[in-house]
Amino acid sequence: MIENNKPKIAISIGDLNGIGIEIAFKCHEEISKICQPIYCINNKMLKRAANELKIEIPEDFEIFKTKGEFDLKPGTVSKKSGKYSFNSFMDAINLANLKEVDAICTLPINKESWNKADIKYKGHTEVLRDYFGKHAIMMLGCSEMFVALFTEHIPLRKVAKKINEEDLTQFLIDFYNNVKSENIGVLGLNPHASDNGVLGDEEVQIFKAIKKANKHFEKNIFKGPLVPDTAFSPLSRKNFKYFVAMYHDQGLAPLKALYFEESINVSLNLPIIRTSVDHGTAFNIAYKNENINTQSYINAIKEAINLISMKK
Ligand SMILES: NC(=O)c1ccc[n+]([C@@H]2O[C@H](COP(=O)([O-])OP(=O)(O)OC[C@H]3O[C@@H](n4cnc5c(N)ncnc54)[C@H](O)[C@@H]3O)[C@@H](O)[C@H]2O)c1
Ligand SMILES: N[C@H](C(=O)O)[C@H](O)COP(=O)(O)O
Repeated sequence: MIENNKPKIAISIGDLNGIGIEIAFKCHEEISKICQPIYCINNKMLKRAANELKIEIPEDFEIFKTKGEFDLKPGTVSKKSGKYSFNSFMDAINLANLKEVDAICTLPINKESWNKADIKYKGHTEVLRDYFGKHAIMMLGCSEMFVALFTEHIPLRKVAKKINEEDLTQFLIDFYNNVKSENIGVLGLNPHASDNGVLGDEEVQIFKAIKKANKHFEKNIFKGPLVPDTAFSPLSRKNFKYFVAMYHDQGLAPLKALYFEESINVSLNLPIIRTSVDHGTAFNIAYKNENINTQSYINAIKEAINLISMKK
């Protein structure tokens, strides 16, 4: 028998009322050339999704049977679908933790559906942080630029309170240790990075954290606080490939405006490898035979394989 040496990747199936399963079917043949995907979904749910999509299940579609069953309601927020997507993700994490797979790649979940299912987490990164007891870092991007988020899924009104020298210093140290870029732009929080205290004072904390982190490495790695409105200008992007944003939309709005199709999400600072698509469940186009972009998923799989090879 020929030994299959391709890396094994557990795919959490995401919210089955969304576009994830269609992406999984569409890309199966392509990704199977470079890895051995193991989809966390059981036969019954797989058949229901395939029937709804009028797609044949590929013969070599290997599954890990995530328990549960419910009626699909394409494009709908649902407690049952939220719970199933969470269970699929937990199965994928457990497979990685047991070293049954080399990495995991996640299809999108719906946060409202998780909330309906009483899941206390807002997203995958938070679950991973809790599961492994590590300061997981959420970074999204593509070969042109990457953005790491210092705060993630919290209301905007709470962001300013979260910015403090100690936590940001640790974040910067962890970030460097993972990406090893010698040049990282750190954004301010306020308009014009506060214009030296005229428009707020969080930049004092950011400045101190940058100084401390640079001192820690005895190198001038972190630059800033950068003025947020020009941090992503073409000229600034020539200077920096890696950015640290203070909050979700500060970093992800420019990234997705520029590179939504090709970008991916990578969880850093964890004992396992996890990559993801950068988009959500797109309920508005699910199961409608629309032109769904699969590049983010393909890139997420490729980056997982790249990270696996770097780990070896
Ligand atoms: N990786 C994840 O798990 C992840 C990532 C982002 C958002 N979400 C969640 O997904 C849900 C929906 O989020 P949203 O509506 O803000 O963003 P979304 O990314 O689902 O959709 C935004 C827009 O982009 C389009 N779109 C998204 N992916 C596409 C693709 N592959 N091809 C073509 N068009 C695509 C959608 O049709 C929609 O018009 C929310 O609950 C959100 O929190 C999950
Ligand atoms: N913040 C991410 C985005 O906007 O694409 C997304 O919500 C996914 O986050 P998790 O990987 O933590 O689920």
